[in-house]
Amino acid sequence: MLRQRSIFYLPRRFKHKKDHWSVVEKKKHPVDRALSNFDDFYGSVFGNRWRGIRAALLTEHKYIALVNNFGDTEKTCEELELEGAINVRLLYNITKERLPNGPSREVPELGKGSVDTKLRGFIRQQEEQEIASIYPKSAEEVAPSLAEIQFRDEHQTQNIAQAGEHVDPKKSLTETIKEDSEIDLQRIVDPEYGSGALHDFVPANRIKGMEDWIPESEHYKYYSNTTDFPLAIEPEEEFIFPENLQLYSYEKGNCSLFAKPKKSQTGVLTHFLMDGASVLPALLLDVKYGERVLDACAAPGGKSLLMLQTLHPDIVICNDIQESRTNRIKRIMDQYLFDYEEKWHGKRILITQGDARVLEDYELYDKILVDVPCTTDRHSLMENDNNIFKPSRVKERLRLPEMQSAILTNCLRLLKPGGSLMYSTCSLSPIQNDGVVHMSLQKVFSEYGITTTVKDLSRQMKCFGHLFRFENPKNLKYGQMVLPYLPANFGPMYFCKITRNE
Ligand SMILES: C[S@@+](CC[C@H](N)C(=O)[O-])C[C@H]1O[C@@H](n2cnc3c(N)ncnc32)[C@H](O)[C@@H]1O
Repeated sequence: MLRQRSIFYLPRRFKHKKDHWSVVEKKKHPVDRALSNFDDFYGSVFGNRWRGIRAALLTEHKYIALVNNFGDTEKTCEELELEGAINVRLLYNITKERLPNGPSREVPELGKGSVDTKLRGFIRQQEEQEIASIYPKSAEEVAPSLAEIQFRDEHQTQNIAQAGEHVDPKKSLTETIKEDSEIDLQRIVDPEYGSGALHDFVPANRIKGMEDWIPESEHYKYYSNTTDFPLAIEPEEEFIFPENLQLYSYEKGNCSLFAKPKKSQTGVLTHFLMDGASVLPALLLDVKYGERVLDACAAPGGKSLLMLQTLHPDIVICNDIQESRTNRIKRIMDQYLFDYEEKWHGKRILITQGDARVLEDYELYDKILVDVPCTTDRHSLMENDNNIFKPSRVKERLRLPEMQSAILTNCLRLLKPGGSLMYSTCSLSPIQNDGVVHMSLQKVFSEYGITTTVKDLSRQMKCFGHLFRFENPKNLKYGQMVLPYLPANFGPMYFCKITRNE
C-alpha cells in the first residue's frame, strides 16, 4: 500500500521542479550574475575591503542636491540648511584653507554668520587624521615618479604574460577557479602586490558561469600596460570652486534624505538630486568663463546641468548616441533652465545625437567630459531590466573597454591643444578605469602623435575628504576613485583628468 502511494506521488514531485538544480541555475537573474562576477573580480582586487564596499553597493546610495540658479535659489538653500545639509563649496573652501602647504592666495570669502560658524565647528569635530589617513602624503609625493611608473609597467607586463599562459579553455572551470584563487591569494598576501594594487591587477582568464565563458586572450591588448609614449603626470594647479554653484550634502554617517524638487516661482524645479560622486568629474573638469564644452556621452544630462549651473561655459554641446536618451537631456534642461527654448536651446546648449567614437570636430573644444558607458556597478546590482550582465549582453560587456577606449581616444583628438578632458566611469573595474586611460594615451600618441599630461587631483580630493571616501591614490595609476562606503554611500566613480599638450 505504502509502495503504491509513493509511486503515485513520484511524478508529481518531479513536476514540481522548483528545487531542481538546473532550474535554479537558469533562474539566476542578471543582478545575481553581476554580484557573482563582482565577488569574484573585485574580491581579488580589493581584498578584505571588498566586504564593506559590497555592503554599501547593496544599500541605497546617497545624493547631493544641486540647487537651481533659475528659481527660488536662496529660499531652497535656506531650506536645505535648516534641514542640516552642508554647503559643499563652503566646506571645500574651509578645508582648503586649513590644509598644510595650502595655497598662498586668499580663499574666497565665506558665507555669513551661522552657516560659516556651523561649518567650522563641524570640521573641528571631524578627525583631521581621517583625511590624513586617506591621503597620507602631499600631491607631489603621491604623483609617481617616471622611474616608479617604469618599474610598475615592467612588473605588470610580466604579470600579463603570466596570465596569458594561464588561458587554457580545456581546463575545467573548477580547476581554473582554484588556480586563479591561488593567484589572487598570492596578490593579497604578497606585499609586492598589496590587496588594493589596482594597477597591478590582471583580469582572471575566466568569467563565472559557463554561458559567460569567453576566451579573453583577444582582449589582452586592452589591458596591455607597456608604456610606449611619453608619460607625464603632474599635480593639478589650484582649483577654485565656482562661486555660483550651490551643492548640498549631509555629512558622513548622516543618511537623511533630501526633499523632492518642487516647482519654483519661475516654473523650473528647485533642485536636482544626483549621486554625490557624479558631481566630482563635472566639477573638477573646471570649466572656465567663455569655454566651449563637449559632454560626449551626456544623457540623461545631470553632469551637463551641473556645468551649466556654474554659469561659466559659453556653450555646452550635449551629445549622446541614442535618440531616446537625447530626448531625456532635453526634458531635464526644459525642467531646470528658465525659458529653455528661447534663451538656451541652440544658443548656450546644443543637443546632438552622435557616436563619440567618430565625431569629427577636431581641436574644437576647451573642455570635454567623457562619462562613458560602463558596467554601472551599482545599477547592475539593483535592476534586472536592461542589465549589462544579462547573458545576451556578454559580448557587449566584454567589449566595453574597447568601446570606452575608442571614445576616449577620439575625444582627445577633439580637444584643442592645451584643453582638458575628464574621463569617468561608475565602475570599480581597473580595466575600465586606469586600463582604458593607459591604452588611449598610448593610442593617441602612436596613431596621431598627440602627447598628453595626466593631472593628479590628489590635492583637490583632500578638500573633499570630509564627505567622500576615496581610494588611496597609491592604488591607482592615473585617476581618482570614490569608493562606496556605508557612512558616505556615494559612487563608485572613477575619474581622470587629462590635458592635451600644446
Ligand atoms: C554613463 S551614461 C552618461 C551619464 C551622463 N553623463 C550624466 O551624468 O547624466 C553613458 C551614456 O553614453 C551613451 N553612449 C554609449 N555609447 C556612446 C557612444 N559611442 N557615443 C556617445 N554616447 C554613447 C549612452 O547612451 C549613455 O547615455
